Amino acid sequence: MSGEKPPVEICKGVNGLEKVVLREVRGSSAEVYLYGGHVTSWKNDHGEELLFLSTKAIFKPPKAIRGGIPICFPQFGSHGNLEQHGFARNRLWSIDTDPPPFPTVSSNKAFVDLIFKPSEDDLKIWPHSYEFRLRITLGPGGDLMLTSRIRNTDGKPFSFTFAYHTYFSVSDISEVRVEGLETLDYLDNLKAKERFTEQGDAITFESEVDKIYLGTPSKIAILDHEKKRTFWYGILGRRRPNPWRILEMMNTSICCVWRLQLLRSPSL
Ligand SMILES: O=P(O)(O)OC[C@H]1O[C@@H](O)[C@H](O)[C@@H](O)[C@@H]1O
Repeated sequence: MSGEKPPVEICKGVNGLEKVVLREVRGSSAEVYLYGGHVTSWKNDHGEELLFLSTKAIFKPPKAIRGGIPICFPQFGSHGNLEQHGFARNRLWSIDTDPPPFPTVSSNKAFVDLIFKPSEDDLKIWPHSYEFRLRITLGPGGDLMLTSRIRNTDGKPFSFTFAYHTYFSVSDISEVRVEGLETLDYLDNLKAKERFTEQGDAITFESEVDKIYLGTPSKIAILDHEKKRTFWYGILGRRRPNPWRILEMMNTSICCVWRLQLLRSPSL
């Protein structure tokens, strides 16, 4: 249809930084900055923003963008010698014009392939050769899917930690419940990473919470009572990276796919 916006558009965002806008026919959209390979916006078909982005977010390299979905690589948190959450979130990624084929054929049009390769300076602080490919897809139902494919390029194995550090937009935090983490062990960042066990109830928030759950399930639900909205946050496929588990790479590539799905819950 003439006048219809394209499913993928490359344009300038804040401070002239390049961004890719993905649009689905029913009206949902997502925005991805090449700086950090960072998703900064994900809107449903009513145009409502689903991700939190700080009003203080500085879109200025070398600072990482605060909010959205930062990519933490090759280190999650402070679990290593690198800067907090690694350096991939404050490097300029490129559009990957020749991604290797995906095992599953998808008819989605609203996707973009990005690639990050270490520079000479990056190799000095983390001496491993690799390519990090990231596909970001906006599905027909407005769900957002991130697929990361990391491959060593010199045949030498290395270890890394990784996370999609997703910031969901919620109404009042006291109205939010997280299901799927009950009974798990966690490290409490507010108590010098001491290990505790959840006592079996859905997670609710009365004060600051900063925990790393161990052995997490492949799917959790974030229920926002006030907005009558549920996010399903989960991983597809066989591999289940856990932020805490060190993934070993041997002459091969590792792939993980996370899906963020929004469900309206009339029963709430
Ligand atoms: O401030 P940063 O580096 O973006 O990290 C954000 C948060 O990342 C989390 O993983 C940490 O547990 C928090 O302590 C931290 O505040």
